[in-house]
Amino acid sequence: MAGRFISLEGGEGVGKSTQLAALATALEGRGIEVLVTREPGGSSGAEAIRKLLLEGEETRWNPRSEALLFAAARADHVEKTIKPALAEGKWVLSDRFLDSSLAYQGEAGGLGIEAVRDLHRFGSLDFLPDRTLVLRLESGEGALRARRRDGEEGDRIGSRPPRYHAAVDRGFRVMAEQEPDRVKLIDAEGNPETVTARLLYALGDLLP
Ligand SMILES: Nc1ncnc2c1ncn2[C@@H]1O[C@H](COP(=O)(O)OP(=O)(O)OP(=O)(O)O)[C@@H](O)[C@H]1O
Ligand SMILES: Cc1cn([C@H]2C[C@H](O)[C@@H](COP(=O)(O)O)O2)c(=O)[nH]c1=O
Repeated sequence: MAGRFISLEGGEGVGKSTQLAALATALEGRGIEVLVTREPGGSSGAEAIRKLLLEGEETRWNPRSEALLFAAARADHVEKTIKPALAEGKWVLSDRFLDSSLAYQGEAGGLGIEAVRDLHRFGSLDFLPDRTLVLRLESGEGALRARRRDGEEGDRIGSRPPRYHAAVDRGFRVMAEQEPDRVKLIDAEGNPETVTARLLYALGDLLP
């Protein structure tokens, strides 16, 4: 059976980790071998870069160095983790991938979506998911869920102001408009089981 690469995307606290676990269970129930991974991270080099990116002061990196670090982490993740698993016929489910960089660093960070896509063309030869599912909640709802989970302890990027996160959401919507076959917006309101059913529906044409 051919492997598939699926990324789960969205702003802070929209339920990506919860849904990744539920989706993995649902796919395994259909006899599919699944590898769950995340970004930034997913390989030992990329996990080291994750700490550099998410810990420390806001001023630790400027927007360009931040985008380069994400692209470098992704290149390692693709080569060491994602491609080998796909070659073994597994479905790879990633908690965030390229579209996070396009939305956060490209749209919200002001670098532009094309500039960030160019880094991906260089770093990962423009390797793309078979499907990208973007979980969406009404403005502020994800942040509320994240705050209930973490208190005030956001990471370097999560704790940016609401206008930054509104621009992130706009970036994801732009991606869905630009690549409607790959990128699907999914309503993340409702109980977790309902959201999982929406995700499975959006993968319907890829399922064996
Ligand atoms: N459908 C849901 N309804 C209500 N609460 C939910 C739902 N799904 C997840 N949650 C809760 O919301 C919080 C955030 O969920 P989760 O950690 O899955 O989001 P996330 O998108 O992975 O967050 P982050 O972007 O911070 O990594 C958790 O406390 C989780 O239990
Ligand atoms: C992949 C990727 C991530 N980010 C940001 C988004 C979040 O604020 C953090 C990751 O934290 P999570 O709890 O694991 O979701 O990093 C980004 O800005 N750009 C990216 O490419």
